[in-house]
Amino acid sequence: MLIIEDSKPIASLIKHIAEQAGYQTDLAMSYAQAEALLASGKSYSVASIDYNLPDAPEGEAIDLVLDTKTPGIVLTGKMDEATRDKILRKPVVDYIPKETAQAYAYLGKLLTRLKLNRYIKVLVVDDSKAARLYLSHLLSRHQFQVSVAENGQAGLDYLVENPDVKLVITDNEMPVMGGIKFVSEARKLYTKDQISIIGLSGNDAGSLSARFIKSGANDFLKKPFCHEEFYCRVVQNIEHLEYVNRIQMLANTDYLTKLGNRRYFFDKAPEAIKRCISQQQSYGLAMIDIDHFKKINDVYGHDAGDVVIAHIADVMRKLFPSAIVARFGGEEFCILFEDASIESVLSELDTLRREIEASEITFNQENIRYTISIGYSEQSENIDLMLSIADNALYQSKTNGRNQVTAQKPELETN
Ligand SMILES: Nc1nc2c(ncn2[C@@H]2O[C@H](COP(=O)(O)OP(=O)(O)OP(=O)(O)O)[C@@H](O)[C@H]2O)c(=O)[nH]1
Repeated sequence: MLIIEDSKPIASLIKHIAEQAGYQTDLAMSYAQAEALLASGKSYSVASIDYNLPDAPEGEAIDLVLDTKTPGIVLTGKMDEATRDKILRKPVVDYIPKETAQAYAYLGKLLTRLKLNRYIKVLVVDDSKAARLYLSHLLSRHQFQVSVAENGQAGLDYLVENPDVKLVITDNEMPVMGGIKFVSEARKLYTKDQISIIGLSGNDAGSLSARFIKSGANDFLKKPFCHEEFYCRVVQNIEHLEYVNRIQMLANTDYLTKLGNRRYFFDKAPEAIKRCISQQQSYGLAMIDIDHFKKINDVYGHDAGDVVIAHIADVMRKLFPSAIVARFGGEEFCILFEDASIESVLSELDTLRREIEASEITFNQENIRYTISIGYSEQSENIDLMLSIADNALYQSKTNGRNQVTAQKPELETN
C-alpha cells in the first residue's frame, strides 16, 4: 500500500492500520515523493491519498495515483459538499473525512474489505452494454471478481455453472427473461444465505422494489444511484452473507478439534449418500472411539485428555482429507467414506488404528499412548441404520479386546 500523507503522526497511524490489515507499506510525504515512487515502476494494490499536501493542496495527488490504475482512498480534512462532489466525480474507491472519530476504524475496515473482495464473485445482469460496463467498473474498483450476463436467462445459466457467485446485481427490464422472473428462478437454485441479489431499475413504479424483494431479492436500488449508496448496499449485502456463513460455521464446528460436529455430519452425510447412490458409487460409515479414555483423564488430567482428542482429530484429517469426518461427542468420532470399496476403507481404517497405536503424545513431560476401536457399516440408504450397525460393530471391537476394526453389513454380519 502506498501512503501519501504529510503529517508524520497520521502517517504512522495509517501504516499501523494498513499493517494490521495485512499490507506492506511505502510512505510518500509529498506529491513529489509519491510521483517518484509511482514512476519507479513499483505497483501498489491500494493507496491512501491525503487531499491536501504542501506541494499539492487541491487533491492533485488523486489523479497522480488514479493515472497508474492504483485504487485510491482519499483522506480529507475538508468537509464541504463541493470537495466531496469533486472527489466522488473521480473513480476513487472511497473518501474518508479525517475529522470523524470513526475515520481510521473505517479505513481499517475498508482495507480489510478490499483484500477479501478479491475472492468474491459478483454477477452483473443487464441488457445494456453501457450499464454492464459501468457496474463492472464500479465493482472492479472495489476489487471484486466481476462477470456479466445480458439477460435473466444468461444469468441463470451462469449461476448453474458457477455456484460460487456470492452477489448478483440485476436490472429488471430485459429481453428473453426480465429481472423479477430471473430472481425467482435463481431462488430455486440458491437461498438468500447462499447468494445475495440486488435488483436495479430506472422504472418509476414504486411497487417494483417490493416485487423484487417478494420474488427473492435481498435488496433494491433505484437508478440513477450515487456511488456511495451503491457501495454501501453492496458491502452490507456481502457482510450479511459473511455473518450468516460465520454463524453456520460456528454452529457446525467442534470447538476443541475444529472438525465438524454431529449437526455438520447430519447436514452433509445424507447429501453424500444421495450423491453416491445416483453415481452408483460404494460408500460406508465408521464409528471410532478412544479406548479407556476415562483412564487417560484420570491418570493425566482432563487437559491431557483434550490433547489426545485433538491428536486423533489431526491424524484423521490427514489420513481422510476427502471424507466427512465429525466429532460425534466426547471421545467418539464418525466418518462417512464416499466412492470407496470396503477393502480399501478397511485397510485405511486399520492404518488409522496402527498410526494411533504407534504414536506417543507428550503432555506436561508425560508420554501418553492410547488406542482406538473402530466399527464399520457397509452402505445402506438409511443413515440411521448405518449408524446403528457401525455402533454395534464398534461394541464388538470393544468386547473382543479393543484396538481393532470390525465391519458389519446392514443385512449380513462379517468380521
Ligand atoms: N478430556 C476430555 N474428556 C472428555 C471429553 N468428553 C468426554 N470426556 C470423557 O470421556 C470419558 C469417556 O469414558 P467412557 O464412556 O467410560 O469410556 P472409556 O473410558 O473410553 O472406555 P471404553 O470406551 O469402554 O474403552 C468420560 O470420562 C468423559 O468425561 C472432552 O471433551 N475432554
